[in-house]
Amino acid sequence: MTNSTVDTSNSTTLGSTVLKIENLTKRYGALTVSDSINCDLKQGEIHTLIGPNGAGKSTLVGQIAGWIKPDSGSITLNGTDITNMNVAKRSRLGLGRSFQVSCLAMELSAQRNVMLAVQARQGSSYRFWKPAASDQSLIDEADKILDRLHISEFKDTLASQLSHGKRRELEVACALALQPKVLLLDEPMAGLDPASTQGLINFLQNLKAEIPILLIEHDMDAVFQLSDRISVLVYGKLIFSGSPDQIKASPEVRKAYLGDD
Ligand SMILES: Nc1ncnc2c1ncn2[C@@H]1O[C@H](COP(=O)(O)OP(=O)(O)OP(=O)(O)O)[C@@H](O)[C@H]1O
Repeated sequence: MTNSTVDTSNSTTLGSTVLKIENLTKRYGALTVSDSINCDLKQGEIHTLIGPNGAGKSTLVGQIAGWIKPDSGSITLNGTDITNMNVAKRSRLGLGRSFQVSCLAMELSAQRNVMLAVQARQGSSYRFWKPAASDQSLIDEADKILDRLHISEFKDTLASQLSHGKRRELEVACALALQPKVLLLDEPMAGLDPASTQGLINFLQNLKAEIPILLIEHDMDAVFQLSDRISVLVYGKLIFSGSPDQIKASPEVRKAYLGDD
């Protein structure tokens, strides 16, 4: 398949479509960074975008998240056209994310960071007269999420004092605190040691039944372990989409990305 219309008919049986990207195009001057991209995310799956540096993965996810405006095409979340919505509105509709650039409050503890995210989700319904630090329901929910990610022991550690890897896990915890319907994860394994990587892989494998995940990841062992579908982006075009086995067997993908040896 040499154009950017992707055949997903061979993938494992998946649920309904939650996120749909149609003919998405983005140019920077003469450079087409997203070239009429069609892809989707279905309930229950992890769909991973791979591609060489500069292929346009982050730009595509930026358009889905809402901070990069596409030139044309559309993005639909659970049937709602979100193409022209701002980041906050998309987030309220259930688009959760964790990105390469940290959004953590570095001067606050891990627990307080997650509490802030829970509070943000609660929005105007939050009981604003009660100081957040003493709100037991916020503390309990934050602790539960930290526990799920196996980082409870770091709950009192300032984000600035966490290792890079633990910070990545905390970012995922903050994303989960928003109770998203879809999760966009940009290189969550970056900087993790092997044990933490395997821990996060196990966690995401369990999470996907609850929250489908669109993942960008360079760690190919993690990609092959985790993904139900993999789409390959090269020079802004989706050149192939399929199961891990189909990706491994594709001469086109091996030539363009995986290497032929
Ligand atoms: N604001 C911008 N203005 C001009 N060119 C840009 C801009 N943002 C990204 N690009 C270019 O778009 C292309 C795609 O970049 P992008 O960061 O999306 O790639 P990527 O696949 O995520 O790369 P990496 O794996 O290195 O993160 C690159 O050539 C990059 O230089």
